[in-house]
Amino acid sequence: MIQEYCPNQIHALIEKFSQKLANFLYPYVEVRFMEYIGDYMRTNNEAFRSIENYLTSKSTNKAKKLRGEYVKKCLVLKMDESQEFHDEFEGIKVVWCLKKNVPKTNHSVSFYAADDKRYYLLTFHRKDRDFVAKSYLKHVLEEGKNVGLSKRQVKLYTNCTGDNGGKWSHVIFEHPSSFETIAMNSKKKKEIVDDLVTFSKAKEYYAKIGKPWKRGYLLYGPPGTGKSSLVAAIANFLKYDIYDIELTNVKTNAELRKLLIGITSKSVVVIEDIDCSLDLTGERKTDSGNEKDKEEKKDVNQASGEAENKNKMSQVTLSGLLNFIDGIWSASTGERLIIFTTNYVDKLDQALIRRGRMDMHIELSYCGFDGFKMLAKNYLSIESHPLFDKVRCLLEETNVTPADVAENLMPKVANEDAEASLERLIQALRTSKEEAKMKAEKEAEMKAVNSSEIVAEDKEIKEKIGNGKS
Ligand SMILES: Nc1ncnc2c1ncn2[C@@H]1O[C@H](COP(=O)(O)OP(=O)(O)OP(=O)(O)O)[C@@H](O)[C@H]1O
Ligand SMILES: [Mg+2]
Repeated sequence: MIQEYCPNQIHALIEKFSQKLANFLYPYVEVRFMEYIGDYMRTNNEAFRSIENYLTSKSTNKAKKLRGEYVKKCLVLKMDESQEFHDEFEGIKVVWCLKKNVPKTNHSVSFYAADDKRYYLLTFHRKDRDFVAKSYLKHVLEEGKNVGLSKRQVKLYTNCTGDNGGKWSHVIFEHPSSFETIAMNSKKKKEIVDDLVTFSKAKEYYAKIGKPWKRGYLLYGPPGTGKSSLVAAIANFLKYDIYDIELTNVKTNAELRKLLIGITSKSVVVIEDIDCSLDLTGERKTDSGNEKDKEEKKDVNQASGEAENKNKMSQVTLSGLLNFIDGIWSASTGERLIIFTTNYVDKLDQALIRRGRMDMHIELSYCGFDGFKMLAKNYLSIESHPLFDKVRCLLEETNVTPADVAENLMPKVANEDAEASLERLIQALRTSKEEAKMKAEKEAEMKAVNSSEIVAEDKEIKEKIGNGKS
């Protein structure tokens, strides 16, 4: 009505006056921190999590309505909905409240849980606006982040299938692997730990050199050498969440990008057995028509026939994956490790694993004496034993995986002593050595037969040529 009947100047005056009146009657400013950001590609709002941590640490003694949750097997009391919490910082008073947007229609079915529209509402006097924006919120976010780090529970995410493709589901990650339990060359282990520590503290450095804050690791080696265990140890060490992508369940490059947007910072993105996941070299090989390579690829994939069937449903291409690793979208989340594991490093496209994309190539190999000592310490609680020398000699003469060594060291009956386990291991190493010797002899024999056949054929051809001449 005002707009219709009043001239513009009067309209502006009325608006100014009503604003002043509202400010006079309600001199407070309200700020909302939503739990998720965005409608289509919804992502976790890290500010919400930090505020939640901050308030949880502060409000349990004061708030009257609390909510109990298990975190790391401990009961944690959190502020419940509609419960107000009055905070004071350097003489400034503010009020926090956890609220929820109730959907207008009851029948709308959402994929997200019922509390997907939650938000924290911060209310403070407008005279404190500058102080709250510049100092108080900085203090809350920093403290909340620190609390979060100290009680952080590592989560294991995997990509959903079917209609929920492009979304993640998760469980609490409770793998006990750590750098203390991983058997590998101690020098190599130290190198990895140093690299991880340097990476996790290098935010400013990455910003300075203009690179997204991420790092790629390629873990390769025979089955049972500890690739998956190392991934778990890395996640536990850094307290980063694991995002384990099953590429064969991702239908398109767009779906892969959607998954990428859903990954939070402080995460380890893992693609296990990358060589079996998809025919990622397909595009290039079709161009060159390299049939031999295709055959070899087939051999590798035979081990996972099921995966091959799924591949047909997946249209993720090598370029889609390369974009996932370091395209423009990949910079949208914070610190992140990307880890590929494979048994067949030679089969991978060089573009996928070149330095800069996979910065560190880590070979996990057969068990050496160093690795054995670590396993003996973990499995048998011993650091030396008269039988160690025998084990050392045998390990130098034969190739066995840490998984095989670990299996032999595991007690088979209750109260079995260390000596019995070591004897069993020695026996297994001898058998493996014998088998390797027999295999080598057989191969040599086959080679000799083949070469004698070739010599006989050569001789026959020469004789024929000689007869022809005469
Ligand atoms: N280096 C290692 N240190 C300690 N334990 C190991 C190591 N390697 C293997 N193991 C033991 O063997 C089991 C299998 O190891 P893991 O799954 O990590 O091997 P992998 O290299 O991922 O094998 P694959 O290539 O078949 O996936 C683990 O549960 C662990 O107990
Ligand atoms: Mg594995």
